[in-house]
Amino acid sequence: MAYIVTVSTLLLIALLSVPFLFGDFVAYQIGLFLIYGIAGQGIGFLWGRSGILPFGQAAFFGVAAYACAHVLLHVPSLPLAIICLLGVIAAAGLIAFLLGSVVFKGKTDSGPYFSLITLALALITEQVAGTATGLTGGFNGLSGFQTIADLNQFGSFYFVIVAAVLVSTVLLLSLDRLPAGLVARAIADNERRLQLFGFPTHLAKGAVFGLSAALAALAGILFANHQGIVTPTSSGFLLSANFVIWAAVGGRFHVLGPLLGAVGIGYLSAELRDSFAYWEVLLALIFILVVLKAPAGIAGLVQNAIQRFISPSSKARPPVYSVPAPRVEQSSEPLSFTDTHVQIGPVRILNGVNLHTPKKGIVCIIGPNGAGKTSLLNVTTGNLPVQNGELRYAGRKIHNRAPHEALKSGIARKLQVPSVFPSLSVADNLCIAMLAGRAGLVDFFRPSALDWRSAQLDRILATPGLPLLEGMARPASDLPQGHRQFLEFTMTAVSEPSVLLLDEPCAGLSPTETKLMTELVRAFQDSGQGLVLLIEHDMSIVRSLSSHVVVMHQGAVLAEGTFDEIQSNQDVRAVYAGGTK
Ligand SMILES: Nc1ncnc2c1ncn2[C@@H]1O[C@H](COP(=O)(O)OP(=O)(O)OP(=O)(O)O)[C@@H](O)[C@H]1O
Repeated sequence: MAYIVTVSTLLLIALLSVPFLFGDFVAYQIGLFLIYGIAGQGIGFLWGRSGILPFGQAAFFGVAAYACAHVLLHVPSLPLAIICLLGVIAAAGLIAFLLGSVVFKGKTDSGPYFSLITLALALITEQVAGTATGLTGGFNGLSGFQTIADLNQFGSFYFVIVAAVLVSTVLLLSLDRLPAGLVARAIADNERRLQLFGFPTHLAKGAVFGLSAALAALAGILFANHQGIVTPTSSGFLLSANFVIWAAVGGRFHVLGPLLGAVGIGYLSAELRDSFAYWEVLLALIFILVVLKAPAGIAGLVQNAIQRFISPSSKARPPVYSVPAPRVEQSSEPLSFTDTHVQIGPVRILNGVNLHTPKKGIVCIIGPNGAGKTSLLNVTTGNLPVQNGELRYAGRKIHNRAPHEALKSGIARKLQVPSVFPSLSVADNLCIAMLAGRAGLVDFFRPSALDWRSAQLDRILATPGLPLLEGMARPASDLPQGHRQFLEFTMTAVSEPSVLLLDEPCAGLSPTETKLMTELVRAFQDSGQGLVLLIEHDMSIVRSLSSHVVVMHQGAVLAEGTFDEIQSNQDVRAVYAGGTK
């Protein structure tokens, strides 16, 4: 909170002093770049937090500017005009949210498609703006309207712009410090992991896109007032590309970065345009230099320099134990695969799996490489589509659902290669896990949800030898492979599922760490929670943990039974030879 107040106060003082120090004309010029900066802040948030690069933000900017021109031309009542303009901002946010949710649905790798779709959006909008003369004034633009409340474009309107900059800055700085901001950052880090924690990431990405479009619309409305004319270029590709460049050069990872970029580059361009013929080349060179040498932009450089002198305060806040119970189905039913077939192109992955697991206990799935073990878990969590047959759990068909629905039905999963959020701290990784299955919509906007702790999380963290507590502030990318295994196990277990899927949790662990992991798995099962399905190649681990063993071969179940039964099974002996650590 103190950080937000300090940054906003400094920003406010700096912006308010401009007209007094440099006069009204400079304030008018800076005002335009601040307007662009607001649109850039939206792009910075979308691109810098969630890793989604939009190339058509000017479409929202331009359409909102035209809409504002019409409101100012046709709605004489000030309160009604303000309501209409707020409606324009809300509509832009809603349309972008819906568009984003549809584009991102079912895809975790849709970034490039999204960039191209938004690019097309800007091209179409510019084309329509140029041709729909009745509505837009065509290439001559739409003009002849007064600034809202008849404010002076060269005077008092500057303070409206400053107020808008302050609102967007405080909004984004606050979001950065809320669970919603944490989830936005986690999307860029590891969207698949987030889905397995029950987050419908297409909606989260749609929401961030909606926010950035709403900011672009706010900027467009200010632009129409500031310029007194709206032309097709205000909704086109060139302006969209400039927004991206300003966000990149200023720094997309900090809320103030795009403002710095827009004001700095915008002002530089205005100064150089008439005196230096190659000013565009110079700007392009600055852009290339920043992309190559300072990907976090000017704000990133400033932030690093400041952190050299003032280290960020890491005052630990007290944990909040009054957390909601996980909204995951508690059931003690078996998982039932009936003649389940999975095929991708010509590759038959699962070839008629028939498996009815016990209701409780630790079931180890073994089999040679490529037998279909991981694919069985992929089907269970909706990461692979089933063509024939079915998978039922708790009386319901659960195959072919979206991965984010698995946790709700009580199924949590640890992936084969330890999958955490590398750029987030260990503490933030655990925070995401505590939100998983527990947080309702409102909780994402409550700072206290960042401090949620459950008794089970405390119990796991207190396990002697668990190497997580001492490095809570470190980014998870700094953790060695073994520590990541423990982190991902802890994150998966704290959502308190009734089915825990563990894909080779002991891979890459030392013998001591392997012992610790098997203790954790056993403790999880002993704490009364249903079924653990564990893939393992090491027979000593299988012997020590399993109450039931399933052997897979060529995409089907070859045999199942107790460890001793499996060990003496001739079919198993023929295809499978296990090793020990
Ligand atoms: N999405 C996919 N597209 C094409 N082939 C796939 C896909 N997923 C799995 N396969 C293939 O299906 C077979 C089974 O893979 P799977 O990962 O389930 O095996 P596994 O038993 O877990 O092996 P390992 O022990 O090596 O992890 C392999 O031949 C694999 O290449």
